[in-house]
Amino acid sequence: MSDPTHAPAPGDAAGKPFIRVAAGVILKPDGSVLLGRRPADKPWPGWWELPGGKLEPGETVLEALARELKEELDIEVTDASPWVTYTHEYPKNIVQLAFCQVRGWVGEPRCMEDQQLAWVDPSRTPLPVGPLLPATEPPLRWLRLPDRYLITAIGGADGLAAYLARLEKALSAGVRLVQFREPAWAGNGAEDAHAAFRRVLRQCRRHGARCLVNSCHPESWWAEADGVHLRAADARLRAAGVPASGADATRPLQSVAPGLLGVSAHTAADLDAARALGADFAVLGHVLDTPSHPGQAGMGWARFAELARDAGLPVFAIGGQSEATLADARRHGAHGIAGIRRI
Ligand SMILES: Nc1nc2c([nH]c(=O)n2[C@H]2C[C@H](O)[C@@H](COP(=O)(O)OP(=O)(O)OP(=O)(O)O)O2)c(=O)[nH]1
Repeated sequence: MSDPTHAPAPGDAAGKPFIRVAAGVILKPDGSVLLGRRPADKPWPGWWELPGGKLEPGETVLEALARELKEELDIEVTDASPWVTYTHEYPKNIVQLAFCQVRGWVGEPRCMEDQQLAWVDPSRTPLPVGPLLPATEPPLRWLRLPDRYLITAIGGADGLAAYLARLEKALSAGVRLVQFREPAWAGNGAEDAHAAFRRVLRQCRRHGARCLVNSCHPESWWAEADGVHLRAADARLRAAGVPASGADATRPLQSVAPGLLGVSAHTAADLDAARALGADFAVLGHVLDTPSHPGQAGMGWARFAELARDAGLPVFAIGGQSEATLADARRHGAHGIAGIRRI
C-alpha cells in the first residue's frame, strides 16, 4: 500500500510555491522505462527522475511534455497519454506531477542537457541507478501493476470446473492480476466458496499472478490472498473510520490484509476514499454499458477521464472493457482495464 498523504492538488495551503510539471514515462515494448539523472546545475543535482519539466503559461500537459522531451532528449513524441497526476510536498515547494505514458516517439533519446540516461526494467528492484527523486518512486511502483485485471464470476460450486479451465486460459495468455469476487455464491455456502477461493489462488500463483479477495468475503480470508479489493462502500466507511459489519475497521488494513489494496469507485468521493486509504489502485466505472448492470447507462469516457485525472493513483476502467478498448482506456487516463468476461 502506498503512502496516503499524497493528496492531489492541495493548492498553496502550506504557503509554498505550487509548480506543475509534465513527466514522461517513456516505455519500450519490453516494459523498460527511461530515467534521467538531473544535471549539476539544477535543484536536486545527481538524483534520478523521469524526463520532463515545468509547464509554461498557457501550455497543456501534453504540449509541455512534447516540448520538454524535444529539449531534453531530442525526440518527437507521437503517442502520449495522461496516466496519473500526483502531488508531492517538498520542503520548499509543492509539485504536481502529471505523469504521462509515452509509447511512441521518433528519434533515439540522447542527452541534450548534460544529464545521464538509463533504460531500466521497473520490475527489477532495486533499480540499477542512484537515488530517485521522492516523487518519482510512486510511478515506478505503479508500473509494476499489470494493465489487465480479471474479476471472477463463478456463481457457485457447479460452475467451478468450467471456470478454472477459463482461468487457466486467461493466465496462460498473460493475465497477472485477478480478484476473487463471489457475492452471490450458490451451493454449500461460505465453506464451499472458501474452497473455490483457495483453488483460484493456487492456480494464480502457479502462473506468478496475484489474486486479491473482494471485501464481500470474510475478513478472516483476506490474509491468505495477495491483497484485498474493497467495495466502494467499504472503502468509504474505512476511510471515515466507521466499523463495517463483520469487519474491524479500527484494525489497520495493512495488518488484516498485507499486500495490494484495490478499491472500487464510482464517484470522486470514492476515489478520495481510495487515496485516503493509500490504495495501490482504483477500479472506476462502469464506463461503457455492460451486461452486469442492465439498464444503467455507463459514465462514458469523458467522465471517466475527468475523474481519473484527479484520482492521484492508477485507475482501471471497468464496464464493457476488452482488449479492443485498452487503447481507448489509456487515451482517457486509465492504467488498464478490468472486467469479468472479456479480460
Ligand atoms: N521532470 C521531473 N521532475 C520531477 C520528477 N519528480 C519530481 O519530484 N520532480 C520535480 C523536481 C523539480 O522540482 C520539478 C521539475 O522541475 P525542473 O527544474 O526539472 O523543470 P524544468 O526542466 O522546467 O527546468 P528549469 O526550467 O527550472 O530549468 O519537479 C520527475 O520524475 N521528473
